[in-house]
Amino acid sequence: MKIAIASDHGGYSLKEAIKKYLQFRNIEIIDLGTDSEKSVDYPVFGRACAEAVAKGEAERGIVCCGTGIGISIAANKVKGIRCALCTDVHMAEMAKKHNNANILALGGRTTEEKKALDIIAAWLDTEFEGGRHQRRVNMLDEM
Ligand SMILES: O=C(CO)[C@H](O)[C@H](O)COP(=O)(O)O
Repeated sequence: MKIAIASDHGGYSLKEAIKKYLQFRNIEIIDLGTDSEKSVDYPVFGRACAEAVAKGEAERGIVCCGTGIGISIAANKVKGIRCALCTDVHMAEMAKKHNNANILALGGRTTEEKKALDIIAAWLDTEFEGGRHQRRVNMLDEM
């Protein structure tokens, strides 16, 4: 699996920790920036990650900003993207089971690192249930 990852300055430190975790799991990474804690604009990075996933350059994406809110809004503006901002493991499981979220958003200033990695593990290791949820996902993708 290949995962595209991007953040603004508020999510930079968490992004770097996530990269180490994904490497530990032998997951290929496309790092779309940012590359420091210097202030940048999250829409640029949310869009870059979303476009990489929408074009099939990566199967999934992870985006981080201070809260995860702004960068998830940006990612969800790209057609075909279902980006879920998750703050706990249960939300991450449901984001995959019911919504087949192809991008996960996390808050670098709101979710501590260990919890964020547990959330990522749940999202990676949970299967989409399909069935009625596929019908609803299809409706989302047509919007
Ligand atoms: O969380 C965010 C967007 O949802 C941003 O990371 C946050 O707004 C950046 O704030 P600042 O420019 O004050 O560092």
